[in-house]
Amino acid sequence: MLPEFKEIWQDTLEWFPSEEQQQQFEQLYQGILVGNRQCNLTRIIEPEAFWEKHLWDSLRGIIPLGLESYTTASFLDIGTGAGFPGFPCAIALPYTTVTLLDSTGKKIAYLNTLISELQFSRVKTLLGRAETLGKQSSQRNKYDFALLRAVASASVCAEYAFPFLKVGGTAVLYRGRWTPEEAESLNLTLNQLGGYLEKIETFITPLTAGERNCLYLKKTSMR
Ligand SMILES: C[S@@+](CC[C@H](N)C(=O)[O-])C[C@H]1O[C@@H](n2cnc3c(N)ncnc32)[C@H](O)[C@@H]1O
Repeated sequence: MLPEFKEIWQDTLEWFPSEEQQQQFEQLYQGILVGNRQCNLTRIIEPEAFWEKHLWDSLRGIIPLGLESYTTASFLDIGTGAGFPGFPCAIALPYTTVTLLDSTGKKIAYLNTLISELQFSRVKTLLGRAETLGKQSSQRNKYDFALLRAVASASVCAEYAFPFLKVGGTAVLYRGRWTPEEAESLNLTLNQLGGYLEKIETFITPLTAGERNCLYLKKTSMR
């Protein structure tokens, strides 16, 4: 699946997966195809769409974090669905720990199967609703980064993410179009939560030219 996209990976991500990582992406893809026959994991299963919307998009969102490949940071993917953006991040950053959180039991059950098949001991799962799990003391102030794609409005995503983050941690919100109205509501929420919008990265997806906006929210205090 990957070789024909080599130039795009290099031009747009300034990164290219090793042989081992390419194999892991391929195993992830095959595993998701199998999982889709058992439960409704994702509608994005055509190879090109999978590559662009699941792999490329997941990775494009973490590039502005400026992480070194050997980072040991902890990631929480809230509302992970079929494992995105968390799974590709775990493959690209091989020393991180990544927790995939979702409220749907069937999805988490299949992700557990996939994790053991791919022997990804650094990837864990959490079953439950973000707003409930975020109140548990074992989960609070724990993660360096939270990733949220296609889960809820930006303000609600911030409310979900902040309890889990360490002070100084960052929530990455993967969004499509971004409007001034959303920005206003998000800023009000961030004032209450103890954080701020550090930056917005706008980019165009390489195959279908879709607009993406990734928001980087910094947690500055424990509330
Ligand atoms: C549209 S899917 C997006 C999946 C994935 N992030 C992606 O972009 O492909 C939304 C997922 O979020 C989960 N979800 C929605 N609200 C949630 C909540 N409050 N807590 C945990 N998971 C939630 C749903 O079960 C679903 O799997």
